Amino acid sequence: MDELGMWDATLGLPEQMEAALGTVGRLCDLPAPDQVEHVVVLGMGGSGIAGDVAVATAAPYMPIPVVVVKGYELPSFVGPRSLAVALSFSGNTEETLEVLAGALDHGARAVAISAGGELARVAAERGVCHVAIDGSIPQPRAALGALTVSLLGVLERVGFFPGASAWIGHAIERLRQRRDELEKGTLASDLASALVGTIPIVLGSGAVGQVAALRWKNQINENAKALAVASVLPEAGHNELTAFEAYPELLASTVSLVFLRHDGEHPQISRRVAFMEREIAPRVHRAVSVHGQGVGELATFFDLAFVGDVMSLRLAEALGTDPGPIPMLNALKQYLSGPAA
Ligand SMILES: O=P(O)(O)OC[C@H]1O[C@@H](O)[C@@H](O)[C@@H](O)[C@@H]1O
Repeated sequence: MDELGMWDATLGLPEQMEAALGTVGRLCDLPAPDQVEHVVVLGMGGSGIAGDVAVATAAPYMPIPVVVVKGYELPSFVGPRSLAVALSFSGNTEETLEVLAGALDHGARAVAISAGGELARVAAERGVCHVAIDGSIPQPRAALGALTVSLLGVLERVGFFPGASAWIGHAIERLRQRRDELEKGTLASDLASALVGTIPIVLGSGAVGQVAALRWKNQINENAKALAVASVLPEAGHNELTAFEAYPELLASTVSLVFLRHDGEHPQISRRVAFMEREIAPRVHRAVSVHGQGVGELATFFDLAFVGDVMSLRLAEALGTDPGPIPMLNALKQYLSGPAA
């Protein structure tokens, strides 16, 4: 399959989600809801964040908890009454493969979501349901729409998140509107111009803002190869708020703040933002705010994330970096596959 470029893949998010929604209905055997006590999502980086999206947007409406595992450690409660969903775009991420093997050894039911790789092979070998992701997407982080839709589709199919397809439909609709705005206006490049040369601290409002802030951070890291920090309100009002006393010159020259806000924001979070805008925004180089909209948490998350995705491509342009390749991350994988020191 031909590889899409990062710009095309990023801007094609609504169509990517629509296509994934079309395929997720054709799934193999899934457990009955009364066989499952919790969902454990296994994944790293641009794939694992789909688990965080599910926690912020689906879990609040689900009758059982969703836990995301990003690493090698399998929680001890994982057993025959767990549904493990392993997400890896490449299918070759060692942490994901290792915890999935552990979950299966402990008797968990499982679903594997990938564009192929070792995960697809293991799924076939161990009789695990496999959901295929479009392998023409150029990078795992550009596949967030397909990965999230597949995960939410699994939750809907098992019966834990009825209505997922409708929420996904609202997200697609909102993303199309946002794409028009982004293509006609200058929001993404204005934001990139405000942030270039700084270390952005991205503060999200509540659970939806938290995962959007994480996505912004990761996209700035991987697309622009630049440092960023993700944080969340209200929690930051109990610690970080007080951290703007030291290094005043450094703050004024190199730190920026991004507030990721939305219609569903708790009124006390709005007041916290107002306080922070008054007290700490004047101490940093620049402070900007993005307002997410959409019907429901999923649409709101994707709206905020989409602005960050396109902004991070603009930031890569401003920094003269190719947004696709991630040589340092590949070098780490190569180092890890070599002999242990
Ligand atoms: O998403 P998978 O393919 O499991 O890879 C896990 C992660 O690996 C990293 O090195 C990057 O490539 C991320 O973008 C990616 O998400």
